Amino acid sequence: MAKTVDYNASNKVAYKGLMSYAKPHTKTFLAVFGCIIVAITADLLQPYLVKVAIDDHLMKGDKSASTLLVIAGIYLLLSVCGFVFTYLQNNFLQNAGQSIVAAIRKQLFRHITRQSMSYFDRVPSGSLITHVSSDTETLNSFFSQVLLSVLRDGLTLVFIIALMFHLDVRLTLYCLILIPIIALIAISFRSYMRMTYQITRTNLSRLVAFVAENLSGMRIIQVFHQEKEQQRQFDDRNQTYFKSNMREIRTNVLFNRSFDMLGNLSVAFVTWLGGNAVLGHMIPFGVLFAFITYIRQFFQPINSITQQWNTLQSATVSMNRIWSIFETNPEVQDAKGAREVDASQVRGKIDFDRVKFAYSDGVPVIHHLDLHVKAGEMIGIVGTTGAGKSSLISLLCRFYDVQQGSVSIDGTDVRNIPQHTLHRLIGLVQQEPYLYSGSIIDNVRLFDETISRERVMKACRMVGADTLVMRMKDGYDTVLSERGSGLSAGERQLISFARIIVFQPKILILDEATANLDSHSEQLIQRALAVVSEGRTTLVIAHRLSTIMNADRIIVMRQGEIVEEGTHRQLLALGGYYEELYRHSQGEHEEHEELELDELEDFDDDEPSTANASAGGIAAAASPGGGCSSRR
Ligand SMILES: Nc1ncnc2c1ncn2[C@@H]1O[C@H](COP(=O)(O)OP(=O)(O)OP(=O)(O)O)[C@@H](O)[C@H]1O
Repeated sequence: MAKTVDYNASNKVAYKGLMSYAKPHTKTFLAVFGCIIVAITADLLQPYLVKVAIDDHLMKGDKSASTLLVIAGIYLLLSVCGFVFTYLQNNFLQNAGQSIVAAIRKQLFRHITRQSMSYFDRVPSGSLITHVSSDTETLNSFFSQVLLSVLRDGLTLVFIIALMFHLDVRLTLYCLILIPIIALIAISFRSYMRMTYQITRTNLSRLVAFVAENLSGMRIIQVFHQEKEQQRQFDDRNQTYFKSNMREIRTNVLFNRSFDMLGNLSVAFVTWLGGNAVLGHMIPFGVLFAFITYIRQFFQPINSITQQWNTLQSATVSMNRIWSIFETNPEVQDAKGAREVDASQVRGKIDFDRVKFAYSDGVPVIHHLDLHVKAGEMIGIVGTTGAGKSSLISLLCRFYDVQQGSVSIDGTDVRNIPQHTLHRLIGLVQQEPYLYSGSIIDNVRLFDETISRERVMKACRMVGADTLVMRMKDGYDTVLSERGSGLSAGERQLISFARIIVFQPKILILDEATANLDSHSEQLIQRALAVVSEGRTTLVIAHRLSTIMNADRIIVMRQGEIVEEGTHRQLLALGGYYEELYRHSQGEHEEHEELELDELEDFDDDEPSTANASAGGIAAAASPGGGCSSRR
C-alpha cells in the first residue's frame, strides 16, 4: 500500500516537473488546440455537407447544377482546410515537444555531470546513457502521441456524438449502446498488450546490453576464441526478442481488427435500423448517409486513444526515471562558507590529517592516515594492490568526502574550496588518459579557445610530444578518433602531459601513468615528468619503482595505512616491504617465478585445450603492461 502511495507521489512530482518545462510553450499549445478544432470541424463537416446535398437538393428534385457546384467547392475547401490545419497542428506540437525534450536532455546531462563519484559507483553508465537518450525521446512521444490523441481524438468523439444527436436522437442512443462493448474489449486487451509490450522492451534491452558488452570486450572474446559461444548466446537472446516481438505484433493486429469488425457490425446495425427508418419516412436518406459515415469515424479515435495507454505507461516510467535523477543531489557539495582561492597564491602544501574513509559499502579503506607534503615536494606512493593509493588521491581531488579527519591544501580544508577552483589547482594523469574525438590542439587545451595554438605547441615541445605530432598526417590539426584509439599508450600519455603544462595546476598527480608503457616510452614520460613536475607538488603512484626512485620521499601503503616512509635509499636500508618490492623489480625472485611456471604447466596437463587458450590469453592480456617480461 505504501508503495502505491510513493509511486503516485513520484508520478505527481514527475508530471509537475514536466509541466514546468512545458509552461514556456503555452502559446504553442494554444495554437495546437486551435488548429485541432479547425481541422476536426473541417473533417466532420464534410459528411454533413453531403447530407445537405442529398436531402436539401437531390431528394427535393433541385436541378440547379450551380448549387451542387458550390457544395462541391465548399467540400474541397474543407478538405484543404483540414489538411493545412492538421499539418500546422503536427508541426507546432513536434516543435514544442522536441524543444521541451531538448531542454530536459540538456539539464539532465548537466545534472549527471555534477554528480559525485559515489553516484557513478552505484549507477551503471549503460542506464545513464538510456536515460539521456531513449527516456528523453519517450517523453516526446507523450506530447506527439498521447497529448495529441487525447485532444484530437477526444474532441473528435465529442463532435461526432454532438452531430449524431443533431441528426437523430433515437438512432444515436441506439448507437451509444455499443460503448460498453467497446470499453470491455479495450480493457481486456489493454492489460495483455501492456504485458507483451513490457516483455518485448525487456528482451530488447537484454539484446542491446549483450551487444554493447561484446563490443567492449571484443579483444578478450577473440583472444579466448569465444566467438561461437557468444554467437550462441546472441542467437538465444535474438530468438527470444523475435518471439516476444511477434507476440506483441499479433496482439496489436488482433486488437485493431477487433475494432474494425466492431465498426463494420455497427455500420450493418445502423444500415438496418436507419434503413427501416428511411423506408418508414422517419428520417431522410441524407441523414442515414451522414450517420453511417460518422459511425465509421467513431471507432478510429477510440482505438487510437486506447492505443496510447502503452505510450503513456512508458512515458510515465521514463518521466519517473528522469525525475528521480533530478532529485538526486551530489553527495559532495561546496560548503556554505566555501571561498574562492587565488590560484596564483597557492603554494601546494598538502595535509592529510587523521583521515578515515570508506566507500558506500562502509568497509574502511583508509585508516587514520597522516601525510604531510611540502609545497613543491615530489612524493612517490607505492603499496600492495588495493592498499588505498588511488582512494587517497580521490580524497585530495574531493571525488569523495572523508568520514573523519581532513584533507587540506595550504591549510584550507578542501571542503572549503569551491570544487571548480579545487579542480583547477590539481592536474591528474591516469593510467588511461582520456582523449576526446577532436584535434590534437583541442585535446591539449580541452576545447578552451582562450588558450592559444602557440601555447599548446610550446607545451608539446616541452614534454617531447612535438616529434610525435609532426609525424601525424595533419600535425596539430590531426583529428583523433574516439579516446585517441589511433595512438599508443605512451603517445596518449605525452598528450595528457602537455595538458598539464598548458593548464599549470599547482599540484600534479600521476596515478599509474607509466603502468602501460614500454621502457622506451617510460623514458620519454620520465623526461616529460621532470619538466612538468618542476615547481609543482607532485604525487606519483607507481608499481614500477623506476618511476619514483628519484622522488623526494616515498611512502609505502598497505591496507589503508602508511607502513614505511623515506627516500629510496632510506627505505632500502630499512629492509622492509619496499626493499622486497625493489628486489622483485631487480629480478631476484626467479625461483618464485619458476614455481609459478611449474604450476601453470601442471594446469596445462589437466585441461589441455582451454588451459592453452587461457595461458595464451593471459600472456596476451598481460604483455602490454610489460611487467611480466621485465621480470624475466
Ligand atoms: N568505487 C569504489 N567503491 C567501493 N570500493 C572501492 C572503490 N574503489 C576502490 N574500492 C576498494 O577500496 C580499496 C582501495 O582501493 P584503491 O583503488 O584505492 O587501491 P590501490 O592501492 O589504488 O590499488 P591498485 O594498486 O590495485 O590500483 C580496495 O579494496 C578496493 O576494492
